[in-house]
Amino acid sequence: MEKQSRLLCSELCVQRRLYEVTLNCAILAWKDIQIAKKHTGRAIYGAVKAGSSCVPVCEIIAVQEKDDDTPCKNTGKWQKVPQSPADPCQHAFTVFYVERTRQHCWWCSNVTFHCSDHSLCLLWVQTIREQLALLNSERRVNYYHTFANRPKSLLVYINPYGGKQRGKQIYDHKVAPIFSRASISTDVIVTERANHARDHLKTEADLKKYDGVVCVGGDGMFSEIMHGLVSRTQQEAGVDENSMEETLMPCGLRIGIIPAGSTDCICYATVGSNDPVTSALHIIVGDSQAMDICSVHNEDRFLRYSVSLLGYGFYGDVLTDSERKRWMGPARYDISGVKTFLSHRYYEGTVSFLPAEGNLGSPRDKMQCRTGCSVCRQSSSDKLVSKNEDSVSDAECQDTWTVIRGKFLAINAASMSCACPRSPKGLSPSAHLADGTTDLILVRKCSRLDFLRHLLRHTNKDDQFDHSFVEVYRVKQFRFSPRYQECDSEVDLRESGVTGKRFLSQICREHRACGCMPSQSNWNCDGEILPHTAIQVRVHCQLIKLFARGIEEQQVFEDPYAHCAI
Ligand SMILES: CCCCCCCCCCCCC/C=C/[C@@H](O)[C@H](COP(=O)(O)O)NC(=O)CCCCCCCCCCCCCCC
Ligand SMILES: Nc1ncnc2c1ncn2[C@@H]1O[C@H](COP(=O)(O)OP(=O)(O)O)[C@@H](O)[C@H]1O
Ligand SMILES: [Ca+2]
Repeated sequence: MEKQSRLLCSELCVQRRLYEVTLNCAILAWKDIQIAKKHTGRAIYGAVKAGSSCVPVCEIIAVQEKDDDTPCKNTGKWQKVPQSPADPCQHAFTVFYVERTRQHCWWCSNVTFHCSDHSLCLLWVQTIREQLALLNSERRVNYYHTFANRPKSLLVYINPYGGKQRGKQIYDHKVAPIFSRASISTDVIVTERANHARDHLKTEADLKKYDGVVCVGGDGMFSEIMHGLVSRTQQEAGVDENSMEETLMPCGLRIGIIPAGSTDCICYATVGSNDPVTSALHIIVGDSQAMDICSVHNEDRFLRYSVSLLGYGFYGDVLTDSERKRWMGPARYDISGVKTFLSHRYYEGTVSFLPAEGNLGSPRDKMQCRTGCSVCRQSSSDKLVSKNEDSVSDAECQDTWTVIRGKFLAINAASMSCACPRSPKGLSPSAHLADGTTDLILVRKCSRLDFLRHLLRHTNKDDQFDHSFVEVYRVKQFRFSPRYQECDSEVDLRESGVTGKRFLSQICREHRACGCMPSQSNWNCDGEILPHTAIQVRVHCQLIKLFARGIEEQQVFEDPYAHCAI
């Protein structure tokens, strides 16, 4: 990093030891003067190597002047502040900043600087605050060579029933205190019913008041927020969601996810962890991560959007079975997973798709999507070019659809890796968050043992696509139609909300006479059951943005500022 000119440099005390503290527009650094005399080592952030530490300005959460009568940091006891003007610790300010802890997790750490001179203390507080304000106003490229725009006002929706029903507690105890430390104002809505947040966002919320929307809950809650925002944006732009050909309008507001659900795959795959504090800090520092969205249609009818998994067969059946076990919390997926695995159902149908072309890679390459991903950046500039030229891509003009018929245990479309605690590398480890494609994974009928081998590979380093019965394609659009067309009564049952047990028992009754298995599964669309099995899917590149930066490369969290010299 090029050397920046110093804004401030003072000798200040940290825990009664004298430090040389320096600030430039990119970095705040503090160096133990006595230790520094012995070592000539570089300043390294995080681990206090040779008594030196530093933090990039873009990862400072807040700076606060410390009141005189606060507890002493060393002992925790209340102390009378010495009145002697010679006391070098009489005045103090505290800097709160991001610290990386275990894998991809962030923590709000702090350091208190003491000095004898009140005006010097004020100068430091003011200068750091000015630098934080400049991060937004100048659209300054930050330490990571990306723009960060910190939100000042957020609309927060909490699902009190998601996951282990701890959403409200997690928000109140872990998130609200750091939002308030960072002077972010919030309007908080605790939802009272399913789709409360979606409907509020779609029709009522005064979105001009906010710099972002935060959802506290799982993937289902995120899906509600995303549907509310995307539909509202299309309504305001006069875009007809029922038409598959329409180019959808990107959303202006970013979405933050505080994980408090059962799978939390969208948070895990965009941040690298499902830790609420980490997510809150990504929101505060104003990170931005674009994300693709799939639109799902049945004929000329819009059904839903999907950002993570669209799964027919295995994951559809797991979800259908798990819905009636909601009371079990996150464990319902494991129980239903084992049950579905043992039932070993396969489904017949036709999958057609439009392959992604150009430099978009393949699901089997080892190019994982990480912070600042070059594949996603390229897609973003391609999108700009095609928008200016007002053209449809070549592949879409020429009808180059591939058609595959068969018997499948699972048909999965992963628009992102779908990494989650159950499978840290995810359903498609090389899928990209914002490349305008989805990875279509076809698992053909095979033995139980082979399917188990395939499933197990989601949890270890082996390649889950390296089986003769698994095919995987990177696609821009796909369609599915089941071999046995769904009859109207089945769809009516699903649409009237008769899902899960009643729906399955209806099918089972119909099939009992012939002794065969149900001919159709359901689509699992980000954890919601779709009312149709024949669907058409199109990926919309970078339609929304999250308060996230993608998963950081290994070396960033091991030694984030190895070159952090000032
Ligand atoms: C043998 C172990 C195999 C483990 C295989 C794990 C693969 C996990 C891939 C998960 C992809 C998740 C994609 C995200 C989906 C979510 O949108 C969605 C909604 O989330 P929410 O409730 O937080 O709102 N979640 C889901 O649909 C849940 C999918 C969970 C699937 C778990 C499957 C467990 C399978 C266990 C099989 C065990 C076989 C054992 C045989 C003796
Ligand atoms: N107040 C509420 N009461 C009941 N259901 C709700 C409420 N708020 C949201 N939901 C719904 O709960 C479902 C599950 O929410 P989610 O937060 O994803 O938890 P989980 O990860 O456990 O599935 C979502 O489909 C969402 O629409
Ligand atoms: Ca994608």
